[in-house]
Amino acid sequence: MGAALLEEEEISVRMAGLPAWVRDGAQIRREVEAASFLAGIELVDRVARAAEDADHHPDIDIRWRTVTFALSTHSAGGLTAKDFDLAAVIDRLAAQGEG
Ligand SMILES: C[C@H](O)[C@H](O)[C@H]1CNC2=NC(N)=NC(=O)C2=N1
Repeated sequence: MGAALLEEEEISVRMAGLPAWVRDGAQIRREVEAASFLAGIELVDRVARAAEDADHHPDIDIRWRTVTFALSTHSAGGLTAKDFDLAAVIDRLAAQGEG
């Protein structure tokens, strides 16, 4: 059984807990500016491993040292808890790469 689509109110509550993310219809999105191109690639590598563990995979756009992650549950046709859970993991990994 797949993850259930979240109600709008639940999405609002979860967005409030993820200030780096923006809502874009059926997906949520966050940009990370890494210290360098290679630091961005290393972040993508860590996120890829977390995504495999979760069996949930972000769309990833890499432009020099700006990496954009977008999350949506394609099988459900919108946002589910899986998206917000992985967003929190991405935030943690992005913060590890800072400073
Ligand atoms: C079978 C497997 O669980 C599905 O194909 C998963 C894999 N990763 C996925 N990732 C995302 N973002 N959405 C999905 O619906 C999805 N489905």
